Amino acid sequence: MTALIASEKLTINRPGTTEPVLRDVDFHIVPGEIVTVVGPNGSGKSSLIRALLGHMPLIAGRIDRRAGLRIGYVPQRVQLDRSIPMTVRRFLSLPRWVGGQVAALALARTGVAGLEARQLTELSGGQFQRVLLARALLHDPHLLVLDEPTQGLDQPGIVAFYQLIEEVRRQTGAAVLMVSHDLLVVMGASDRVICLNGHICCEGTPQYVGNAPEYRALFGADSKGTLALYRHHHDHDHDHDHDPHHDCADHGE
Ligand SMILES: Nc1ncnc2c1ncn2[C@@H]1O[C@H](COP(=O)(O)OP(=O)(O)OP(=O)(O)O)[C@@H](O)[C@H]1O
Repeated sequence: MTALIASEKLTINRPGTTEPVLRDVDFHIVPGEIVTVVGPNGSGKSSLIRALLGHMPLIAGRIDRRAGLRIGYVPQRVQLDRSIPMTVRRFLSLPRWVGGQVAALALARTGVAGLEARQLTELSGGQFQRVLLARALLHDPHLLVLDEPTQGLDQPGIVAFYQLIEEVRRQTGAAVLMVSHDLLVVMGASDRVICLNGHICCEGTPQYVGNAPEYRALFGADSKGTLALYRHHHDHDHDHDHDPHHDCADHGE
């Protein structure tokens, strides 16, 4: 299947330096796929996202986007002064106005129907994340890009959010590219996991990465048991499990 977005030998530097933050990254995501990027702090996850979105200069390599690709993006930090009075409805119409029905449908999709008149300051963290997701869905994206979308949520909130992501994928057919620290939960909800540490350490199905020595060296051996537990309770589509795409020639740093 043709990739929505792909990189080849992508290399980028830390802003303002000649030091590479990512090197030789080959990446792709196809329609309807859920791909999660995991990695320690500072491993270049957000930089990869920003580069794929065209927000960072490339030092080497290339990025190809499918013509006409629509992306819905939820950044890691939303520059928003929550003390400024603003309703959900108005927030959804920034920077581009959207009609009431479109806004209502997006809020319904993300499980926060009817919140239009609420002030942003009145929302819980979980509701705010769902409003951000609704905003990213407004223009019918082929690809949703979510940079640590569950920051600040409690464990049940995190699990519920990832279930919602799978539901949105099912309803809209959008592919989802996520960065996450919630390794164990998100891994169960992903078709493919990419473990990053300045380069791709390993990649493949959640089971494959959970067992990979590169992943376990970065995140500890405990992770496997908890991952198995999660999958036991949330068993779903295993079609991809027999076709792992992986590249573990490199070892984590
Ligand atoms: N605007 C910036 N100016 C200077 N250095 C930056 C900037 N943004 C990122 N970096 C550096 O680039 C490296 C990779 O950062 P990046 O945010 O991509 O990592 P990350 O894996 O997303 O980290 P985290 O898990 O902490 O969010 C880090 O060492 C960071 O300090």
